[in-house]
Amino acid sequence: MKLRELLANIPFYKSEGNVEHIEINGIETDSRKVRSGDLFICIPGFTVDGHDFAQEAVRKGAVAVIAEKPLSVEVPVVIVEDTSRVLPFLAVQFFQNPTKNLSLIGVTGTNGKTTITYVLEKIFRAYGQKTGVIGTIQVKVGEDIYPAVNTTPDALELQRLFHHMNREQVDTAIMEVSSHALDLGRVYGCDYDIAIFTNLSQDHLDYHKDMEDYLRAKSLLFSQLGNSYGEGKGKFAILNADDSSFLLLKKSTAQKVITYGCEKEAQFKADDIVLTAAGTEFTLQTPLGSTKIKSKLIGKFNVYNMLAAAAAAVSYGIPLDTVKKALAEMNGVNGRFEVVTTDEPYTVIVDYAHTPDSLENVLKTANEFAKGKTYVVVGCGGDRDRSKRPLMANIAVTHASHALFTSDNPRTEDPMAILNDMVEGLDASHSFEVIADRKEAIEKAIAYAKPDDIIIIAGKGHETYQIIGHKKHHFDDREVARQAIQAKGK
Ligand SMILES: CC(=O)N[C@H]1[C@@H](OP(=O)(O)OP(=O)(O)OC[C@H]2O[C@@H](n3ccc(=O)[nH]c3=O)[C@H](O)[C@@H]2O)O[C@H](CO)[C@@H](O)[C@@H]1O[C@H](C)C(=O)N[C@@H](C)C(=O)N[C@H](CCC(=O)O)C(=O)O
Ligand SMILES: Nc1ncnc2c1ncn2[C@@H]1O[C@H](COP(=O)(O)OP(=O)(O)OP(=O)(O)O)[C@@H](O)[C@H]1O
Ligand SMILES: N[C@H](CCC[C@H](N)C(=O)O)C(=O)O
Ligand SMILES: [Mg+2]
Repeated sequence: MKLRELLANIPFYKSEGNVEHIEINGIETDSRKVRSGDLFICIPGFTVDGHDFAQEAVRKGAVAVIAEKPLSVEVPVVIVEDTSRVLPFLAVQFFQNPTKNLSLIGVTGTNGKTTITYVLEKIFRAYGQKTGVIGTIQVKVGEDIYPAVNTTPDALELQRLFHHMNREQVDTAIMEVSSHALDLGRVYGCDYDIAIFTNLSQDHLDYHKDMEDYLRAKSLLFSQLGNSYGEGKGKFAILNADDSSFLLLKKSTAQKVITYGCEKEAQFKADDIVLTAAGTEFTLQTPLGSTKIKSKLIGKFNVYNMLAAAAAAVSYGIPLDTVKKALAEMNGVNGRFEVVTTDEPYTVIVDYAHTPDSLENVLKTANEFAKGKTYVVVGCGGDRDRSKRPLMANIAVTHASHALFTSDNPRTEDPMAILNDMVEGLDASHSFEVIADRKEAIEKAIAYAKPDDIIIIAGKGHETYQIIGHKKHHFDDREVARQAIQAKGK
């Protein structure tokens, strides 16, 4: 593609050097990945400044550079005010506006995004479609799996992925949209057909100034949901009527609002909910009639996740019967309320709860079925929201018989400093202990287990690593738990 065609979308740029006849083979923002013929875009990051890598990019074959200031490199430099804002325009144009050829579903909210994307994958596949899924655990294009660095990739990676999905003839792409992504403009240029909101509770206050700022970021998905009416596919905002953010989000979109919930009035509602240790049953009320849902997903929070997915699928035009069948066949999601024990007299569950709200939900769910004691092994991530640490510890001691506080990706922080933040509000009246070594904490919890007890190992779910400093070390809660279960014997 000619660089000049790419630049046609960019207002008031200046160029140093002649860009008229430059042919671009690809776009790159990371000098380490540059190939001959690429256009290199310098992004000032949180850690380093991409401008400092322009020379390296040119050495590797970049034929032009987009920057925010003049640079002494041997290829033309196009100067724009804000390279991060220009990046999505260039990526969308270079990859030929790939989301126009896809049905695109975005899921945002504090908890439940990953779960809903996998429930939707199941339903859309049952409807006969080829799907793509982008999120925390991995990226999936049909049956092909790719690793994920972020829950929502940056604009360039994202458009590249959608382009790949176009080539693979994917019908519907289902993606998690994190608040970071919305705030940083990673999803500018994505033409969403359906936007889903799960819920809002505290997380990421290391990044967002306060809860209002966090919600404002989340609301961008709904204001981005197209402004034109009528042509082709309908556009829908699927909102949780029971969540306190409902009214603000409703005002954020010009599109049709579809509601779901269990308490307040909603178009997709769950009645007669029966929660058991084996799954969930409820009557799904919809504007098209009602049906009985049976699912292996456990806990009331998963009723919300299924309602959100069902509301999206039915609004899209998928028959209720297909939704019902897919929900019945859906197994759990990797690392979400995943039962590790087989026929032991006690139960060990690995779950990804890493926010106060999700931890409370998971412990309350366990307590509903526990005939014995409930133990929780939990930590808080380093270099992340510090204010959630005492809240999570307090929830742990309130809802579990005994808590074992441990490490969860300490990153560049001292594990003991994180643990001290967690337990600062607790005293001897609370039943807890601090064991910084996660393996030791899991082993100890399993050693405690008596028949009918439940052990929740929270925070890491599908993760197969422990991040210490900047390094990832192999660590899998399920592996460690299985070994401890085996060592304990029957
Ligand atoms: C705070 C944040 O969002 N950081 C993201 C950001 O990294 P950064 O700003 O530090 O980048 P940087 O290292 O300073 O690099 C700046 C530029 O220089 C370039 N560079 C750098 C080095 C080099 O040798 N050559 C080079 O060209 C880089 O490619 C980049 O273009 O850009 C990177 C590339 O897109 C992201 O991977 C990275 O996410 C990091 C890993 C991260 O931890 N992000 C978290 C906070 C996050 O985004 N989380 C959300 C939500 C998770 C949830 O659901 O709970 C998510 O969507 O994942
Ligand atoms: N609807 C929900 N409401 C509250 N908690 C939930 C809900 N769904 C799942 N959870 C809890 O939150 C944890 C994370 O769920 P999930 O991975 O689906 O959320 P997520 O929004 O993708 O999280 P992340 O922000 O890390 O990407 C689960 O392991 C469970 O404990
Ligand atoms: N995407 C989230 C996941 C947190 C998972 C937990 N294990 C942690 O490291 O805090 C984050 O990076 O904040
Ligand atoms: Mg997720």
